[in-house]
Amino acid sequence: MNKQTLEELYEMVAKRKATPVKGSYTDYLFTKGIDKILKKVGEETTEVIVAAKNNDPKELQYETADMLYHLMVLLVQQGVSFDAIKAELGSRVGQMSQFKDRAPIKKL
Ligand SMILES: N=c1c2ncn([C@@H]3O[C@H](COP(=O)(O)OP(=O)(O)OP(=O)(O)O)[C@@H](O)[C@H]3O)c2ncn1[C@@H]1O[C@H](COP(=O)(O)O)[C@@H](O)[C@H]1O
Repeated sequence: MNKQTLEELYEMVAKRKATPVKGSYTDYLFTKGIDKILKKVGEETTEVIVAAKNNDPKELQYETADMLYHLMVLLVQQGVSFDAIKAELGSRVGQMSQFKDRAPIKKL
């Protein structure tokens, strides 16, 4: 079975942005621009919620993959690197152990 990490997916999308492949879905999204990408992120996120509410693990798996793909397109379109996301997540490691009294995560 083929498995792909989120980082590999991000890199693939970034490659499509740097070297557009005419007729590809990723190029279609970049060509349409930010409003289309945001609409897709919103739609796919809603579909994740619906799948969870339906208690349908297969549907949830499928819709989560769709949502993550569109999120990677958004990050690339906005110029946010995958490394920046990893750094943000890394900065939070260990911060959550005391939920009640913890300091809020700092915004940028
Ligand atoms: N992971 C994905 C991926 N997940 C979802 N999708 C596309 O996301 C779309 C979601 O389906 P929808 O019905 O919501 O959308 P639609 O009706 O096709 O399109 P809209 O008119 O709504 O924009 C489908 O067209 C899927 O093909 C993806 N398209 C591409 N990838 C990855 O990107 C790679 C390159 O893709 P291309 O850029 O298309 O060559 C692929 O090999 C995959 O690894």
